[in-house]
Amino acid sequence: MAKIALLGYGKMGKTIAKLAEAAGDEVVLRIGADNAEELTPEALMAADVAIDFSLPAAAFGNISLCLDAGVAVVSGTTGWLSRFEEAVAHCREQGGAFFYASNFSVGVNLFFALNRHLARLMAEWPAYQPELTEIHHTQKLDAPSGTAISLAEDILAHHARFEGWGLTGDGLSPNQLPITAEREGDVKGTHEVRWASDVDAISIRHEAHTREGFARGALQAAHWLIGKKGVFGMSDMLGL
Ligand SMILES: NC(=O)C1=CN([C@@H]2O[C@H](COP(=O)(O)OP(=O)(O)OC[C@H]3O[C@@H](n4cnc5c(N)ncnc54)[C@H](OP(=O)(O)O)[C@@H]3O)[C@@H](O)[C@H]2O)C=CC1
Ligand SMILES: O=C(O)C1=N[C@H](C(=O)O)C[C@H](O)C1
Repeated sequence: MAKIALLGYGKMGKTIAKLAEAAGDEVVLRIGADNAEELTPEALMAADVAIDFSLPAAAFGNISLCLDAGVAVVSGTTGWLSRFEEAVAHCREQGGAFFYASNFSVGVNLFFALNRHLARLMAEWPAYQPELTEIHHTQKLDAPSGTAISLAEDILAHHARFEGWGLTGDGLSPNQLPITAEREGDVKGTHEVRWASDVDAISIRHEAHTREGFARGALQAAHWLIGKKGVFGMSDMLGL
């Protein structure tokens, strides 16, 4: 049983609260935009671990506050990673515990492993060109999704042909890996990696049907992080 602070009490925060309480954890703090001033070091110290699923503009500050208060913090918020290295340095300075994943679903982390394998294979077959597509609900603030960026960076690490990634429609150069971001309805999260030649194509695709997969992974990470020091991700927890 753990005492959990939820930083962000929207779609993900509420899904995590439901699973946590059903498993016997206690949610000791719930922070949203309307009570953000209640996020103080004293309030955080009542928790064994904090879980941040907030907004791109709020995540870095929330994570820093947890590290300053000496509270282990798990974050899944996307769209703020230009400050990720700063958060890592802050964690190390404070001797704290920080766990980040662009996607906490076990299925997506298996999909990441498949993507890396396919990218390694395709490094030997230049006739095939990759493209990524992600589809999410219309409330999503960031594009491309954090998951699509993780997929793209894994391809870049195994494929010398590209120098970076870019969003289609933004005037891509030939050495940028294209990512298409679509927004429709209440799509929970769909990601596809397609490698096309002029005669055929190979695609791998992951579809989330509910937010529970993300919430289960985040809750598992929160329990796993308690008592540890350092910076961690899903590969540390799952060994993938
Ligand atoms: N890594 C993963 O596996 C996943 C990551 N995500 C990411 O998690 C984030 C949240 O997603 P989701 O729950 O769907 O989004 P929501 O918009 O439903 O929830 C975000 C919540 O953050 C609250 N908030 C606003 N300001 C602050 C603040 N300063 N501190 C704390 N909370 C604040 C909002 O409050 P209010 O409603 O009052 O404005 C809202 O309740 C997104 O970045 C998304 O991309 C989502 C799913 C899975
Ligand atoms: O905003 C969402 O909903 C999601 N965001 C994450 C991302 O940006 O990759 C993970 C998941 O796809 C759902």
